[in-house]
Amino acid sequence: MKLKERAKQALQGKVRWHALQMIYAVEYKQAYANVLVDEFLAQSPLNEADNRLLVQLLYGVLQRRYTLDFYLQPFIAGRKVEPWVESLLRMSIFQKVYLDRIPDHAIVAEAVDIAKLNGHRALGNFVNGVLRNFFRTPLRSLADLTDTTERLSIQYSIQPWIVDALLAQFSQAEVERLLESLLQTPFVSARVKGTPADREQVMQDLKAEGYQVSASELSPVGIRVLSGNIVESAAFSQGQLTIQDESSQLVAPLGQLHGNERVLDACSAPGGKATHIASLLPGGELTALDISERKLQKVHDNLARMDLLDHVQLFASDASKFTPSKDGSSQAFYDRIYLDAPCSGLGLMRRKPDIKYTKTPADVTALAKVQDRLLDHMVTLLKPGGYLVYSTCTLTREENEARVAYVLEQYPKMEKVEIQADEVLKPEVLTEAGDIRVWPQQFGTDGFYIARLRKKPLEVNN
Ligand SMILES: C[S@@+](CC[C@H](N)C(=O)[O-])C[C@H]1O[C@@H](n2cnc3c(N)ncnc32)[C@H](O)[C@@H]1O
Repeated sequence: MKLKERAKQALQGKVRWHALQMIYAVEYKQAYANVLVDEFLAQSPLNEADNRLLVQLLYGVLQRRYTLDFYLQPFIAGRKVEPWVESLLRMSIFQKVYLDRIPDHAIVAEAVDIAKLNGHRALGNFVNGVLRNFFRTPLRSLADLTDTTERLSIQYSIQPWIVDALLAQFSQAEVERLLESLLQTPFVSARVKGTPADREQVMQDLKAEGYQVSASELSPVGIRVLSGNIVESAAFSQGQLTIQDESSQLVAPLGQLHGNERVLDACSAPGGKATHIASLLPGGELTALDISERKLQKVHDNLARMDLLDHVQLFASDASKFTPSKDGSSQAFYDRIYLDAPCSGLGLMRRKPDIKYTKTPADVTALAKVQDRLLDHMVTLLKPGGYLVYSTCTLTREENEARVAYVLEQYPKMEKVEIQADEVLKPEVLTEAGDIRVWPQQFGTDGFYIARLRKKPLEVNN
């Protein structure tokens, strides 16, 4: 999108202009919505109400891309439309279809203004024509789509293969509940360093600072942020809390840490779980790896901010080849290993809507191979009697239960240690197999999978 200087000046205070630039960047330039929002809100020229509208427009349009295109298509068929103008039209009809209280004439006037200022007069006329035509025509009906997968794909804006992968695991009604929940505006969650009692104190301090927060139902140290940019709070800068999804906060305590173990966090960036694990290890040591040096810096920064660096070692390394010993040999070394594996991220589709349109079945197959190579190596690094906690933020069986089945089949010395009901606040997250599956529609969090395995103690093998 070419940003014209006069457009930049004239549109500086306009929420829709800022929203459009972000929508376009995510739709056509591989930008990440959550990153753009965080950067924008940190120095927003808009007031609080417009900031909220901006987030609503950004996520609403990105989350409903297929539906908006289905509605828009008859009005632009056969016309060559520039990508940024497509984003502008999607954003405009989103306001008409999904937001009340915005009058048609205001939607048209703002869109035409942007089209003229960032394009030219004729483009303004084109946008004006398309929108006026759209507004006086009844909305196209989704009921005409008779194929279930196709209808769900367009109604909930998600690739058909993901719909099918979910239909293979759930009833259609449950799949629709899940997909509907992905259309909500995501919220931010944070984890307090310390105990549930510390959480109470931090929540009181945040409320005194003007933040609206509530206690997580899922995590005893989790906080849900209802309004305000928590990163600017005193508690955040003092290292009393960190941003982390509530379901991801379940992982660290499942390693049954007593506080003095030698622990490996094999894929640790940006450090949500590493900071949690380190806070549970006052007398132990944590080795945190990530293949990306740049991302590992974030782990370092998060540990430093939370004053947790002293018993942590960081290495930029491919975890599937990492050797802790000086002679380079792989040996059983760790009491606990956390493998929060690289995955297709389908549990994050609410927060990162681009995942709904870009991930492919081939990605899942390729990632499952990577996960196996990482698991193979983790088995060699784990001490007899030690625990391996495997987790992902995705929803496919292939990257979750099937990987655990692979380990159990391949390595008879590994066994499953089922997660018990008294280890979680909400027993409905437990599966029959003793794993955790948090689905995005259950608590409005990210979707998550966690399984716990153990290398059998030596005496069992004798
Ligand atoms: C799901 S994220 C980890 C999130 C992290 N555990 C947290 O709680 O913040 C997966 C991470 O694995 C890293 N990664 C991918 N392949 C890897 C490999 N072979 N060895 C080590 N890290 C790897 C990625 O760079 C990414 O940061």
